[in-house]
Amino acid sequence: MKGWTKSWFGLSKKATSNQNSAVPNPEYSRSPLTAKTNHPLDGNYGAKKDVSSKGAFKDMEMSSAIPDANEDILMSGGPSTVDREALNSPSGKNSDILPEVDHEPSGYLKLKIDSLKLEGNHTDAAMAMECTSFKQLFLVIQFGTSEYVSPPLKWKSSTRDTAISIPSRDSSAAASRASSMLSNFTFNTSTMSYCPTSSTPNPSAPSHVVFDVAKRLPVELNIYDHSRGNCFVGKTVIHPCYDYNQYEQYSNRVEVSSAYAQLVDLRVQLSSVFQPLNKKSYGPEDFEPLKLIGKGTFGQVYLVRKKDTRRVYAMKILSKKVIVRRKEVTHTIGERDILVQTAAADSPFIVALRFSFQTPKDLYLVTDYMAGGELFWHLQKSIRFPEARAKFYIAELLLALQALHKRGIVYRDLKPENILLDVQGHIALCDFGLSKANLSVGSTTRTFCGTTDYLAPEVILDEGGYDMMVDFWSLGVLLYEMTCGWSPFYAENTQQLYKNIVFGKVRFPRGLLSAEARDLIKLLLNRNAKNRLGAHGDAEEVKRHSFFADINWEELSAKRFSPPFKPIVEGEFDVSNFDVEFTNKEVPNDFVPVGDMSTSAPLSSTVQNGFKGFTYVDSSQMDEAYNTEPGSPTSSVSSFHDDYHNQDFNRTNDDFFMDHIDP
Ligand SMILES: Nc1ncnc2c1ncn2[C@@H]1O[C@H](COP(=O)(O)OP(=O)(O)OP(=O)(O)O)[C@@H](O)[C@H]1O
Repeated sequence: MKGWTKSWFGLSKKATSNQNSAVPNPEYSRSPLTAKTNHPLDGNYGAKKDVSSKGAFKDMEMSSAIPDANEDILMSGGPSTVDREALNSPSGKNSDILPEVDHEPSGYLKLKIDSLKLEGNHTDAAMAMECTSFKQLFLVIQFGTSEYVSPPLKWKSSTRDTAISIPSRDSSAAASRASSMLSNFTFNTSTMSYCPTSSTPNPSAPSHVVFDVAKRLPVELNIYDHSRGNCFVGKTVIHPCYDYNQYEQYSNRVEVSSAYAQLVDLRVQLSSVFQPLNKKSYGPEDFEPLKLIGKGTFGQVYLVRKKDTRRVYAMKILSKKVIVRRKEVTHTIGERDILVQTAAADSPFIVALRFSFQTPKDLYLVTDYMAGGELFWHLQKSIRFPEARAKFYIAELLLALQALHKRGIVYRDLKPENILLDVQGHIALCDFGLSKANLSVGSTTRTFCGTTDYLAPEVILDEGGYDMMVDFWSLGVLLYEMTCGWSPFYAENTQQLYKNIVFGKVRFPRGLLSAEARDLIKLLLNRNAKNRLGAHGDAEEVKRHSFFADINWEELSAKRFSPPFKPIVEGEFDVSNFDVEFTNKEVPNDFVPVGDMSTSAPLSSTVQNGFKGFTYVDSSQMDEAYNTEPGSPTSSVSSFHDDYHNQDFNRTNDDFFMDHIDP
């Protein structure tokens, strides 16, 4: 059908420039598989008034020094070996998050994997063959949303430290020899060989992992087989002992996946110790830049390594000058505040803020690094996802939105660029720059913001304000985009896009979507927000839709659903899922040391004061003020409003959907 042959055009990210201009750029740049510059439209543009922040800036505090991360984990006091199989079983009663003590780092957890041991009687030749491929096993150790990807583990015999070489499959005699050899083999991580690749800027990886601990969480160990396309082998969960300086050893049976069930009987042996922190505050000099991974409106995002624990993080650096010039002080402080609140929301599907601090020039937000990259990146490559894969992402997103809405936060900028994947393929929402906190149920807001393709009609129309339902509208757009490969409202220019959103027809390609998926999209893309799915019960109502009939929400929220796709991530410094446009750029050896805020500031002390509240700010006053400013994006859609009000609007929601078009 005419106009729908450019199926992936909907995924081209448009340069809807907000470069200090109130008027969205009418011309999209259309380079579908390359560009990614769909800047959000933000109601702040053109605003004359800035709202100064409340409250005082407070660095995340640490409370003691961390010994060198390479220091041996073994502590005096003697180990107590505990078989915590029952306690630590992923399906066991005790597998949920332990009572939280504090939201700020209170210590660090050192973990040392002593061995991955193959047990049982390996008399079967096929089993022996399988086991040899385990030369390429690696671990993904997950602490909250912080992940450590180990280098491949090295086989080690209990008697000889040697890699095993097994002859071809059809040699049964050799296979049985191998079988007997394997009966007592372990992977010994203390001798694991670390192979630096081009994506590993610094090859000196520690032989154990240290996590910065704010909440006393369980640790999940996932085992993958690199030789079989990073196939999931199994996992186990440990609940580390959080008594200071208490050394513990664990011996856990790995819950293996069905593909490996008859072949292996794996046990992981590890030790842990939790130690207090002395350090009071952090600054950029505590982090080593490794790679540039992204650029946003106000600055860059780097992959960094924290010097003391050697943990990798994503560090977003926001230039104060640019923020002030673009009158975004309040929003920026709001982003930090929302990240703090979401950290407390305990959603595994929201990127976790670890540290925030500022220098005279910049603001810094340090979050867990999501090595799988943006969902946008993967969608571009696949053009569209199979429905089951789209369902998985939409279901996890729904849980993320539920956690936000419960805390009175409307996200407002749901789009594939803001959805990141972790190493295992679970989603994590990032970028809370446009989110709004403290929106109670039933109340509305009026700021004109979001990203054009995903704007709900009530945001464009600006009639009675809008509420959390805008997020469900965007979710509907996203589901359509993931399953069909283009945007439901795709248009050549902004004015036409707005028209399509407010009264255009949504066309479903023939035979691509199930009846349930179509129905869910229709219900989410209901122009009347009061009748939109979610209006009566928020995410719970959406979760009950038949599209999600096969989702066990409890399992999903505990991340026990195996993701349908695992991004390729080789080692903890891997940035191959990010655009080479960024990752190929030179990075500084170090971030500049922090200067004295009062003397070396390039901005006046009054302006600096505005950043004192790099903490919570109630931005409700801002919405009203900015909406009425001349030249704001709200006024930029006035010509569209004129058009819109001349249209026949006495149609039902069903009139907006057409079931059959050719893909
Ligand atoms: N925790 C993270 N892990 C991995 N990548 C990240 C992380 N945070 C940000 N990024 C990368 O950096 C990009 C820009 O980050 P972010 O969207 O937060 O910046 P922004 O300045 O708000 O961007 P924009 O102006 O487009 O809204 C992301 O799209 C993502 O590719």
